[in-house]
Amino acid sequence: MTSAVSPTEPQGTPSLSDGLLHFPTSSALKLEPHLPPPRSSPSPTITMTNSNPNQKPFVTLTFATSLDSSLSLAPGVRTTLSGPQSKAMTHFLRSRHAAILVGVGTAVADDPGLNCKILSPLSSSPEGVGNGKREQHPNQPRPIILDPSARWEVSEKSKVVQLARLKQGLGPFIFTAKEVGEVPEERRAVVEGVGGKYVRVEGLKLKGEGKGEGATSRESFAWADVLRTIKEEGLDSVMIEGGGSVINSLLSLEQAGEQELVDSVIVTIAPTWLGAGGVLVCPPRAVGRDRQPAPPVRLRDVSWQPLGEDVVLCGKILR
Ligand SMILES: NC(=O)C1=CN([C@@H]2O[C@H](COP(=O)(O)OP(=O)(O)OC[C@H]3O[C@@H](n4cnc5c(N)ncnc54)[C@H](OP(=O)(O)O)[C@@H]3O)[C@@H](O)[C@H]2O)C=CC1
Ligand SMILES: Nc1nc(O)c(N)c(N[C@@H]2O[C@H](COP(=O)(O)O)[C@@H](O)[C@H]2O)n1
Repeated sequence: MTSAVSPTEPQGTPSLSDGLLHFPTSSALKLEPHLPPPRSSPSPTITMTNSNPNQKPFVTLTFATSLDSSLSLAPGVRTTLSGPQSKAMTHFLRSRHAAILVGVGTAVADDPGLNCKILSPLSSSPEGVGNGKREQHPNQPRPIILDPSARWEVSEKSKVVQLARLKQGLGPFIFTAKEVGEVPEERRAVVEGVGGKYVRVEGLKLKGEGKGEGATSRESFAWADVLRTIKEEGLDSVMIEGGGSVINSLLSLEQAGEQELVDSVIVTIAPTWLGAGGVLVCPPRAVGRDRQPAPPVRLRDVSWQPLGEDVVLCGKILR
């Protein structure tokens, strides 16, 4: 397939020999209106601000999807969708957020690293700037795992722990429910040994699924409570990466309050179909005033950017 990248738009070398990634300044500038303030800058000159800086962090919902709205081939199957350029973009986004959140389903399925592999801006890059040294970006995001019943068996072998030990990432914060009993001591020691911790979130709610026989009851946090907890931990921005259950619940109308939870949406669309059986981004449908099916959510202020063979869609939530 022909690359959609214009020959006049230098894409740089996305993956360098030491595994560090470069994201060209020209591409980064196009994302700027959709990002939280730069973490190192005390007085940012950006066009988008947190709509309520006191109660919640700036929230970016970002993920990679196939043409049939799949995040992965099947639950538990780690699936590469992003090409090299959009992978570099995701790691650039990680450098721009104080935290990165995934559900426990993703932690179990993927054993993700959740660090930022972008080359430090002080290093020399393919664009020819920098000090000649090749170093990892200093702004690492805090990994947050949404794990209400503390079922993630985190250990020294977990990638996020290994990266934190190597000082290539931060120790994870694991958000559990207050109602959960004590977490096994060995797991707590592993997490705290790399600067992470278990954080109790208030407000676990039993959420019925289905009606009548076979109906189940699952425990779930209201997103407003999760975001408040993130803010209370001193984290001003968070990128929510997935997986399906996290994204679908975040986009569901049930979660929408007076204040929109999500400030920015950045989606990588890969030119592939994954087929039936994948983990889908497909939030619950709404019902209109006329009682007819209605879309739960769409985007406004949309922009598109081709990156290699992928396309990156940015926008804001319109309810
Ligand atoms: N392409 C991409 O960009 C990405 C792809 N993925 C893929 O997604 C798949 C995983 O998705 P999925 O299986 O849906 O798992 P998730 O990562 O969405 O985790 C789901 C679990 O997180 C917990 N959770 C979610 N929402 C809440 C809430 N509001 N309150 C409390 N707990 C909550 C629940 O845990 P519990 O069950 O314990 O109650 C739930 O079962 C993997 O295959 C992964 O590869 C993941 C991220 C990005
Ligand atoms: N942006 C993006 N593109 C893909 O193709 C993906 N599969 C994902 N998945 C997300 O990234 C996590 C893995 O990343 P690292 O191990 O930290 O490199 C994975 O768990 C998903 O959250 N994302």
